[in-house]
Amino acid sequence: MDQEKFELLSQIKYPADLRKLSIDQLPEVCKELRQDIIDEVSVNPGHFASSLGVVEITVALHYVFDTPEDRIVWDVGHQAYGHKLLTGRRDQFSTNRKLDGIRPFPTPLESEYDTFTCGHASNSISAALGMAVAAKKTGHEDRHVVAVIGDGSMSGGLAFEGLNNASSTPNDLLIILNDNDMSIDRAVGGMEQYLLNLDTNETYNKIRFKASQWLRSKGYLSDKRRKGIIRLNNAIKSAISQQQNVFEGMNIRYFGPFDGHDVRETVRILRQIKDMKGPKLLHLHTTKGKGYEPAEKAATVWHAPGKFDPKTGERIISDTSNEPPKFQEVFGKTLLELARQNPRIVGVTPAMPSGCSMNIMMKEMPDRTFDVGIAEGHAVTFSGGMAKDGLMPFCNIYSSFSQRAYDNIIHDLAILNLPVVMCLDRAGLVGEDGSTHHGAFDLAALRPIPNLTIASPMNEHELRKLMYTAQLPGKGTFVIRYPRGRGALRDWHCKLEEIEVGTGRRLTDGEDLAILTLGPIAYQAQEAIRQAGFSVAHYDLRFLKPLDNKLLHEVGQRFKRIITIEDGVRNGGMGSAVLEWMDDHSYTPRVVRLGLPDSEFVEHGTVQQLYKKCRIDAESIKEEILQLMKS
Ligand SMILES: Cc1ncc(C[n+]2csc(CCOP(=O)(O)OP(=O)(O)O)c2C)c(N)n1
Ligand SMILES: CC(=O)[C@@H](O)[C@H](O)COP(=O)(O)O
Ligand SMILES: [Mg+2]
Repeated sequence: MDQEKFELLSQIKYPADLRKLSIDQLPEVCKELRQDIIDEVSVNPGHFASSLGVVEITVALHYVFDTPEDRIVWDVGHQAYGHKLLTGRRDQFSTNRKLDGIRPFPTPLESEYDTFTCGHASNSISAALGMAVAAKKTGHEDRHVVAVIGDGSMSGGLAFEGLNNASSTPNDLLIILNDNDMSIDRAVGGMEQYLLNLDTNETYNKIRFKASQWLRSKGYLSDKRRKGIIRLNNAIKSAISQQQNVFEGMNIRYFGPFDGHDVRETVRILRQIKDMKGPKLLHLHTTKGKGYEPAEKAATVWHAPGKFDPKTGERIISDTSNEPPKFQEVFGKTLLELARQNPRIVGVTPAMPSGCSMNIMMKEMPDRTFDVGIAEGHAVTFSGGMAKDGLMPFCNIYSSFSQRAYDNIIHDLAILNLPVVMCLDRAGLVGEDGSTHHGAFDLAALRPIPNLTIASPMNEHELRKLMYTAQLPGKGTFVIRYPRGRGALRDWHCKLEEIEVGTGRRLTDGEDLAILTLGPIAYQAQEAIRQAGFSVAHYDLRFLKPLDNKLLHEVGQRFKRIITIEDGVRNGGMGSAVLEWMDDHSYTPRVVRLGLPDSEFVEHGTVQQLYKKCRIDAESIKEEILQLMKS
C-alpha cells in the first residue's frame, strides 16, 4: 500500500536517495511528501500548515545541497516535517511528539541532518552564520550553509542582529526567506510591510536575476566586484522604484521574489546561486498550508489543528462543554473585563494573540492592544515605556519565550518598579512541544530580582483575582504565571476582588506533615493527600515573592516534615525559597522539594506523562508522602 501510494517516497530513506532522481520527478516527490504529512498529522497531531508550505523548498534544498555535510538551519523547526521524512525518520514519524518518540523540532540530539536547536524563533541566521564562519576556519571551505527563516521569524530582533553581523563578517551564507505573509496569526510590522512592497518589483527582480546570470557567465561578476555591483544595482533600483533594497543596502545579495512552490525553478535558482561568494538572501513566496484547502483558507487554525479527517478537512474536536475553561480563555475574558473598567490598561503580545487569547480584547479594543511580532524583549521594554508614562500594560508572553526578555524584565521594568503586569502563559510543563517550550525556569530565574511580585494562581478564580490585584495602584511590576490548558473550575466567573500581596492560604489542615504548593499543581497534591491516608496540611503559597512570613512561621513551628511541589525547576524555585526561609528563621524541618530536574531537560509527552516522569503527579506525590512518613 505504502509503495503504491508513495512510489517515490518509499524509495527515499535519506537525501542521497532523493538526489538519484531526475529533476522532473521532483514535483511527484513533493506531491507524495505533502500527502504523507497530511496522512500522518491527521492522526498524530502536530504542526501542520507550515510544513505543507515548505514542501518544495525542502525537496529542492536536499536535492541541490549535499546534506548533511552542507548545513540547513531551520528557524523554529515547526515547518520541518518534510525534512524529517526525507532524513531517515519516516519509519518513526508516527511517534512524532510522543513520549520517547521523535522530537517535535529538529535537533542534532536526534539526527545529523538537524544542525542546531530549533523551537524558539529567529535564531537561524545567527547560528548559520556561526557555522559558515566555522566552516571556513576548520577546513570545510566547500561546505554550504543555508538558513531557512519565515517572514514571521524575520520580525525577531535576533534575526536583525544576525543580518547585521552577516553583512560585515566574511561568509558565504545563504538565507532563504520563506515569505507566506503569515506568522501564527497574520504577520505584522514594518518588515512584513516592506516584503509586501518588494513584491511589486517582481518583474524588475526577474530581469535583474537574468542580468546577473548573464554577467556572471561572461565573467564580469567576480566576487571582488560584488559589493560595487550591488551598490550600483541598488542605486538603479532605488531610482526606478524609489525604494532601496534593505538587504542589498547591507551588502547581502538579494534574489527574488520567486515562487517557492515551483520546485524545478527553485532547484534551478539554488544551483545558480549556491556557489556565489558572500552573504545572499533568496526570497521565496509560499502559501501556508499549501495543497490542503482548509489549511490554505485558515492558516492560523491549521497551524497546529489537532486531529482531523484528511478527506473532509473536518477537525476532530472532543466535546469539552462539561470541562473547565482554559486558563487562556479566562485570561482573555478577564483582561477585556478589566480593560473596560480601567482605561489605562493596554495589552501587549509578541506574536501570540490567538495562543494567549489576547485576541478577545484585540477584537473590541484594537487601538489598545499591540501585537509586536516575535519580539519578546521589545514587548517588555515597550510595555515599560508605556507604563513609565501612565499606562498599565498587561504583557503576555509564553514562559519559555520570555527567557528572551530576561534582561528587559530586570533593566526595563524591575529597576524602576514599573507597573507592568507580566503574564507568563504556558508556565510549567507544556507537553508535546518538549524541552524548548516547557516553562521550566521562570520561577528560579525571576525570584532573585528585587521589586518583582511573583504569583501563580491555583485556579481560574485566583487568576482573575490576581489580575485584578495586579492592576491596582502601587503594585509595581507584577508577574503572574499560569499553565497551558484547562483549569479546575467549570464555574470560572467570580467577583473581582483584591488578594493581599504576599499571602498564601491553608487549604486543608493536618498534623503529620505539610505540603506547600504553588499554582495548579495543588490539584495533584490534593489527590495524593486523599490517597495517602495521613493527616496532611496543605498550603497554597500563591506568592513566590514576597513570601508569606506568617504562613511560613506557622509551618515552621508546627511541622517537622515538609514537601514543596512546583511545576518548575526544583532547584532555585519555590522549594528552594522555602528551604532558605526555614534556615534563615532557624527552623529545621526535613524539606523534600519536588519539581522539574535541573540535571537534564524534560523532553516531550503528554503533560500527565511528564508529571509522572518528574514525580509531581498524584501517585508519585503519594509515594513521597509515604516515604517521608517513614523518616
Ligand atoms: C521566540 C519565539 N516566540 C514565539 C514563538 C511562537 N511561534 C512559533 S512559530 C511562530 C510563527 C512563525 O512564523 P514564520 O516564521 O513566518 O513561519 P510560518 O509558520 O509562517 O511558516 C511563532 C510566533 C516561538 N516559537 N519562538
Ligand atoms: C512552534 C511554536 O512555537 C508554536 O507553534 C507553539 O508550538 C505553540 O504552542 P501552543 O499550542 O501552546 O500555542
Ligand atoms: Mg510566515
